[in-house]
Amino acid sequence: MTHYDIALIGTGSGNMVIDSRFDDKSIVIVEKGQFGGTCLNRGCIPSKMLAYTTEVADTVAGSERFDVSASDPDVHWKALRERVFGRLDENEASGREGREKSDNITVLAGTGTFTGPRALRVRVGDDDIEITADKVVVAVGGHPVVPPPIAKSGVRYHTSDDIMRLDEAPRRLLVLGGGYIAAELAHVFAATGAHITVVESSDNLLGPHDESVTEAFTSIAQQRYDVRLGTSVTGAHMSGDDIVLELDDGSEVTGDTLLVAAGRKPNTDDLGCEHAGIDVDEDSGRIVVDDQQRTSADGVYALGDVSSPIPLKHVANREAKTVAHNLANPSSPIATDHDLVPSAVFTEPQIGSIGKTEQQLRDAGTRYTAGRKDYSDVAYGWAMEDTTGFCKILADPASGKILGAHVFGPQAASLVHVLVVAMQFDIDARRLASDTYWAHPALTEIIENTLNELELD
Ligand SMILES: Cc1cc2nc3c(=O)[nH]c(=O)nc-3n(C[C@H](O)[C@H](O)[C@H](O)COP(=O)(O)OP(=O)(O)OC[C@H]3O[C@@H](n4cnc5c(N)ncnc54)[C@H](O)[C@@H]3O)c2cc1C
Ligand SMILES: NC(=O)c1ccc[n+]([C@@H]2O[C@H](COP(=O)([O-])OP(=O)(O)OC[C@H]3O[C@@H](n4cnc5c(N)ncnc54)[C@H](O)[C@@H]3O)[C@@H](O)[C@H]2O)c1
Repeated sequence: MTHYDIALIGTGSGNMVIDSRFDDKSIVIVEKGQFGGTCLNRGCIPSKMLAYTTEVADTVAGSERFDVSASDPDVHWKALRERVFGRLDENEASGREGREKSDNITVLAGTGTFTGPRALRVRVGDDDIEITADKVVVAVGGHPVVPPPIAKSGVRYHTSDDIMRLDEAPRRLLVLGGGYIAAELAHVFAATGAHITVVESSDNLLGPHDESVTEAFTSIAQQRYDVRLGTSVTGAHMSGDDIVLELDDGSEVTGDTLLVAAGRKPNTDDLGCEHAGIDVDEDSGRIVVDDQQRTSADGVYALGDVSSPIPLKHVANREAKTVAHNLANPSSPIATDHDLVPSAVFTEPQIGSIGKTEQQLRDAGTRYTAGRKDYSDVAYGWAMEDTTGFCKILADPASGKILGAHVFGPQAASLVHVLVVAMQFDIDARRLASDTYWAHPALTEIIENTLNELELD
């Protein structure tokens, strides 16, 4: 049994906790998989590197609109995959090596399971290593959910964990689920030439977004893909080398590759939280934390997808900062603020959102005014020949306080940050519109014009 000052379980966002403030502490880092976790190895970063390449291909394919002749783009999947993962695998290795070389850090490449309060067993190869620590940081993330009809069927399937590393790009891709991962990876594989079929159990794609966004996105996806909405999978079987999904309306869809993108679950099932006094919410499977990231067990913190209601990387990073501060400064702890978290979907078009949706305001009976302008209403939108993009802003008519904003179109993930900053620093719609110099004719004019559409008292 070895005792440490700090034990960190999981090296995604958890790895950010350990910095020079802890150089005088003995630290053990436990990681069962790739160093750097989901975002670096199989999540945000590879998917966005692939999505950007897709954008390049889409731009070339659409060049005729701009009176530019270009030949049909061909995305070279293997070269693309090597470029993306060549860079990321190097990053993973150097991240691990950097920690292994630290004098005060021990890295255990194995699976950690709680055996008691702040006590863990780590399975490294065939060995069990018992450790204890004064403080424990649990940052073990989550994993893809595989619905029982697929799990039980025995058909070949992929998740976001492995589909981006395939040797060959699919020709006919079945996507189960119509959320973030489905939207982004369908877009990537459509650019490599795959025929896409999406099966989503609800009536819209990207369900929790503002209704204007889900409607617009669903309608565009229906023009590009075979989209089956309001449909559940009841079973699946192989037909030769093809995968067949059986749907509850009696129909079937067939493809050579199946991507299961039906949501993610926190990694708490086999963590042994019950031995350590760490409360887990029964419904969500998340470790319960307070706003200082403390669990119910003394000296144990949790962060990121294993405990957060908002499973996004920038949220996990913020929570990691809270944990680091609170470990280093126990007498002046800080709290994580989850009030204004932006989100972005990197599809074509992009989506950037912050704050309330119109349906949330309506359901809550909140008085609001909604402004909307299309990209085609502003000069830069003309330059882009954009026909589908828009910006929608929701505000309190009395105070002008911005309540929500939803941008759908080129650069939406970046554009929305003007509104993120305004909301964070409580700059109301009137001041934002009139006191700001808006560079002409930058795309940001879409935001200025949308603010001017609001009907304020
Ligand atoms: C395809 C995809 C695309 C995404 N794109 C975006 C995006 O564009 N923007 C965004 O904000 N978010 C995105 N996300 C979400 C984002 O990746 C996660 O919110 C974030 O990575 C969570 O970080 P984490 O540190 O909580 O967990 P992780 O990064 O998953 O780290 C957990 C680590 O713990 C290790 N581990 C698990 N159990 C144990 C154990 N018992 N013992 C030892 N080690 C263990 C795992 O191997 C892993 O390395 C995406 C997710 C996916 C899947
Ligand atoms: N750009 C980003 O920020 C980004 C990108 C990818 C992933 N992520 C994160 O990863 C999380 C997981 O992504 P995801 O796409 O797996 O989940 P999701 O929650 O975004 O979407 C899952 C979808 O699958 C549908 N579904 C569930 N079970 C189904 C079934 N049996 N049949 C048909 N449809 C079914 C749900 O209705 C939902 O629309 C996201 O919630 C997000 O937090 C973020």
